[in-house]
Amino acid sequence: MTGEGIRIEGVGKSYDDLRVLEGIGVSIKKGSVVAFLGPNGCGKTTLLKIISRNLDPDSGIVFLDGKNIVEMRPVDLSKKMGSVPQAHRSSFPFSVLDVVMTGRAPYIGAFSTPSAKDMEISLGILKTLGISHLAEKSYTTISGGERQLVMIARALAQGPEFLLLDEPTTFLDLKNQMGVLSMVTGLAREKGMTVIMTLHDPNHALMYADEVVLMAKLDGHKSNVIAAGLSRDVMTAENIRAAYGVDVEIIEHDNKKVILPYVK
Ligand SMILES: Nc1ncnc2c1ncn2[C@@H]1O[C@H](COP(=O)(O)OP(=O)(O)OP(=O)(O)O)[C@@H](O)[C@H]1O
Repeated sequence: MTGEGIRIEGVGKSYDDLRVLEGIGVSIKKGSVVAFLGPNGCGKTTLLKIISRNLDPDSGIVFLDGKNIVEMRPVDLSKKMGSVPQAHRSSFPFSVLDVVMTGRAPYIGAFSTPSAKDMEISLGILKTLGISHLAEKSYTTISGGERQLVMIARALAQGPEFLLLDEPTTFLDLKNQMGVLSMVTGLAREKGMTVIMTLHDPNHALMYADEVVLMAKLDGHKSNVIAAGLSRDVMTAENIRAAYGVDVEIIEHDNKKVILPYVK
């Protein structure tokens, strides 16, 4: 199979008796920023875990640049794809710099130690994210928001072409939310990195994502995907009602759509 980017075909997944994903077919163009949006429990994280091969689907295939991810060597997959999980805790007292350096593992031989270049790359990323001052701190003692930034730094240290972020704005203050979202969109524009992130704020999706995959719980739907495509086109009041069962009002500001909760 050829084709650049990510192609998801016919993915389905159950946890025991609970059918979570059905009939997921989505294509993600290389270099685009894509948001997975939808209500709690609709399967966004499950889908992200399937794309990063942290979880195998019951059916369907994920292609990365035309290759079935199941057939890729784990080390090759981790050079191509960095993944940032939701809320991350660790009881190991590693320094922040050591945690970020683990992102270099795919490039370091099993019996080797990180090189000066690995160190330089890791320090550079800490600087980009504005957290150089945390380098020597223990990962266990930093705040939730700081941990989130460190896990993003770790994924970037992998030098990935594809970056998967599960709720990257959780725990972040307003400035860091905007900082992280503009940084990842900047990386997509400058380096052609493909970014997939799960989000809860529909305005973040409108502002920062090129495309949105709007999902709903299966309940009677044949597939979780309510609509997929350009953010502006997908984020309509009708689609939002179908996904979340709520009414919103959409206004235009500076030629951009803004979603307001509708209060009757
Ligand atoms: N390991 C698991 N075992 C059993 N059920 C699970 C497991 N992981 C997730 N689920 C269930 O699968 C459904 C989808 O979960 P998932 O975390 O993918 O949703 P989500 O859209 O990311 O939700 P949220 O927005 O709340 O993070 C939920 O009903 C959840 O309870």
